[in-house]
Amino acid sequence: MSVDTYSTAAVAATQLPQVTEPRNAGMPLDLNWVLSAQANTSAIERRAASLPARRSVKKAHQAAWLLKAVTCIDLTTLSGDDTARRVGRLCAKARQPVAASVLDALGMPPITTGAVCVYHEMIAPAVDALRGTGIPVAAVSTGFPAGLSPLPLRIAEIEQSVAAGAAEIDIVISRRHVLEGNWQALYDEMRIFRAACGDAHVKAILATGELGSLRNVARASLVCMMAGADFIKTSTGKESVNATLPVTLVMIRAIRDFYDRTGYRVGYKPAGGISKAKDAITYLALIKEELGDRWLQPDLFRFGASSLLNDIERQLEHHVSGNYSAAYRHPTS
Ligand SMILES: O=C[C@H](O)COP(=O)(O)O
Repeated sequence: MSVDTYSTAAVAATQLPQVTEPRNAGMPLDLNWVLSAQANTSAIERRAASLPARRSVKKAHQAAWLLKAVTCIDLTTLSGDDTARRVGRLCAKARQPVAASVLDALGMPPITTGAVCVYHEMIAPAVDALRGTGIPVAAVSTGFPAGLSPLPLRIAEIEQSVAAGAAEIDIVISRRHVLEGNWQALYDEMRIFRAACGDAHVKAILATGELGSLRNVARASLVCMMAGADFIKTSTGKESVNATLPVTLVMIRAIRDFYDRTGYRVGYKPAGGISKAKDAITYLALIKEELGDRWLQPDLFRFGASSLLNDIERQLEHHVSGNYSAAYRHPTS
């Protein structure tokens, strides 16, 4: 892979004119397709292990890739002690994630993050703080993170979050349906959640760290897409293992497979534990190689992350000034 593929100009080429992607309408459950999905764990792990080592985005181009990453962040706070004030500060950060002086030095126009992601009770302050910006509010839902509350409550939670102004709903699937191979139940549940979302886009959180195998990840990805998921997302951030490169390979290859067979582009959101700028670049490179530039737009790719922005800001400041600032100078909220 030549370095030019990862040049600043290559990043600029990903700023395609924004076309409205037809929403994934889903399809009937195709069990033959689901059961034929396999995952060669050792090959996947080899490919994933080779990525960070051989990926060399040269210094001059790093800043452009990092700014691209910022535009794809679902800036997240999912803490029991969240308050309207904290969410207000987070939203201020989403509106201006990178200091104007840094953008000026890089010759870049203002940017925003892809979305702000919160619990239901924090939707109202987030919607208020983001009014007029075009930045969507995403809400985690359906008994996040375990997803074990009664189904009618999970459906009502989605409906209330949509009514409160969430434009994106991050639902958690029932892991037991995957672990028991009950693909029909997973499909039916996902269809119900998709319907409850109405016009809001639905991200299906697979909680891959709890699915037992990469093959299960591949199958669950397909089932959720067949049921109409707009995005598939790795993790809640609360599992003991969250986003990883092997899981990412499996999920984005399922996305590619689904696109090849149906023509629907489904988005991808790795989430949980992604906190370093260099890891963000590795993810973007993997998406570029496996899915192509179209998936490097915020309507098809997001990082679910609470602290990634801090490290990206530090790296950008270093790029511009030659000095690293203290992490405390870049509070997210
Ligand atoms: O969906 C987003 C995750 O909960 C964020 O996880 P993180 O706090 O490890 O970045």
